[in-house]
Amino acid sequence: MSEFVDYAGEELTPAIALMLVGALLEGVSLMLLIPIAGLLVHGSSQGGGLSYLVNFIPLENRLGQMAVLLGLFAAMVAVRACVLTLRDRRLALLQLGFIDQQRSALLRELTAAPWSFVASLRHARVTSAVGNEVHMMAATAQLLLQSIVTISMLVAQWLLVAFIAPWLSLMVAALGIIGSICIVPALRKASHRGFQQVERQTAVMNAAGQLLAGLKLAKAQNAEAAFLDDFSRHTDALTGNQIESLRRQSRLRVSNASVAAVVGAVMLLAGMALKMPPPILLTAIVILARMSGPIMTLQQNAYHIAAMLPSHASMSNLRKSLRQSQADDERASDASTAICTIGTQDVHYRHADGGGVTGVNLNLRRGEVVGITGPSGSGKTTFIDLLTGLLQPEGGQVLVNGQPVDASQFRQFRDRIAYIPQDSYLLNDTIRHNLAWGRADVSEAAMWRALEASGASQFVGQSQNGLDTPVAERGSRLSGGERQRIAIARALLRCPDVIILDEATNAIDVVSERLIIADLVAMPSKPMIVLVTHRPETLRLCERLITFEAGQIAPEIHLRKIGGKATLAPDRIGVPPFELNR
Ligand SMILES: Nc1ncnc2c1ncn2[C@@H]1O[C@H](COP(=O)(O)OP(=O)(O)OP(=O)(O)O)[C@@H](O)[C@H]1O
Repeated sequence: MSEFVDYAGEELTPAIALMLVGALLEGVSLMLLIPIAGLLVHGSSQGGGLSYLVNFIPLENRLGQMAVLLGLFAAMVAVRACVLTLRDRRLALLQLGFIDQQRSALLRELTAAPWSFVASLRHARVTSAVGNEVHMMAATAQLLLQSIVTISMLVAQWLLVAFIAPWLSLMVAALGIIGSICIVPALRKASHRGFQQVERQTAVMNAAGQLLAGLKLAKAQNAEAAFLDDFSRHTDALTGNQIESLRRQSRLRVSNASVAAVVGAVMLLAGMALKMPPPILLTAIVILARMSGPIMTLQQNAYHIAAMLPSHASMSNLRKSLRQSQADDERASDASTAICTIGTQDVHYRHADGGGVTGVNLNLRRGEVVGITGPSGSGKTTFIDLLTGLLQPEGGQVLVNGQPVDASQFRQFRDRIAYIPQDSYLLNDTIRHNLAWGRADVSEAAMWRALEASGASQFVGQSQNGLDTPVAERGSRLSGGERQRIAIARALLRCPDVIILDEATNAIDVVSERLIIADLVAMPSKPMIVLVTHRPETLRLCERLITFEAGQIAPEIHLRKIGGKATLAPDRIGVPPFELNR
């Protein structure tokens, strides 16, 4: 609620004013019932409240007076309806804005968090927060506001009853307190189910994500049933929880309705026993009857809030941990600084399960073509993540231009590094949009030059819509090699000082790959090119070969150069050398 109030700021004042005006109009229209009931029962206005209003009506006959009072009552109801509509519209706008703000804040914090933290998050945890929890949070805030409105209405109505029938109002207050105490165990159970709901929703999201990611493979292996079983298990658990919650709510509604009927009867009898004048008793009963609806709404709201607060807790915890993890990155500068050398000094990093790199000492220079190889799991990607500042070393340091850099200083070099991973990420958009990702200043001529260098110009040129060809979700309309070429072209458009290809050409045939790398080497800016690969043909294109073994660097191989062009010693790679020219 406090987050909602912070968000709404001054916007909340008119909404609260409308709530109060609504409550006031409710009270006034109910007070009008006393002279109406007086005219109906006695033929004259008796019994206090607004009865004196009848004296101002310049009509003698009872029917005329009744018509004026009823007209006044109807006008009051209509004005109140307009006020309530305005109030609800304002509250709805605030709620939508709040959802938007919370979602944007979460995504901002997510993008600002260090990679090591983001990599440890379950994707379903984030999608559940963005998709479900943020809505639950906003709904909770709205229910709380609604409850405040309802309570203000109830207080207005109770004051009216207190004004016209003090004993009845005391009985109502006592019953209200008893009812609130009785509902506490139900709220505890609702909260418990709310926590289960958050876990089960996340599990369903996770299962849906896995199903989509693995459906092609599952179809190819007739394994769809296993996926469906897993998915159904999670959805059954979620649905079971929701059904149980609905069952409990309907039980609560039945008991509420029964209690309300008994309370109404007791009030009527008590009023008669207290010898209250019929117009007063009638009006008090009408007011009490009108109070029963909001009281039930209040109980239902309390139940829903108890069930939804765990979503809020889950979202808040996620945001809190994201904020804590980004403390260092926040101090980052946005200035871009050229990279001449990048290296590591006795760098050490261990992942949670023990894998990683130890004692890595390297210095890579701009203009070099460096090959990084080694068995699977030997630490190549971990090393690259350290080199690009995505991971922070637990020991030793990363040096850029000979100076140690920490997380807060790394950002200034990010624009100068192009990292292309094995699974080239493409947006579900056109080739043009993918090439210009995050930049507004890329010309069409530059795009074609980059496509030419990555060997993609031919297939893009032949597509019916050229640069405006959509690539579909994660580039699924393109082949693996085409996706990689687009990703390389996008990286080249950033004119980087360092280009890192982490198995990023493994879907491209060897001859084309050689041509692409030759183009990278021939770039006038002479970037540092780091090729992480298992392919001997690719390693032959490098000047230096760094081999990782169990997280450490094996003795480095420096390769000879032939006529200024890089080649590899054939005996170390197992394939004859060739020159890096086209
Ligand atoms: N996010 C992570 N959480 C936990 N352990 C990890 C994580 N990433 C990597 N590891 C572990 O660290 C070790 C090194 O992994 P890394 O990805 O650096 O190897 P690699 O040489 O790049 O392997 P490959 O050639 O198969 O890509 C492995 O044992 C791996 O299981």
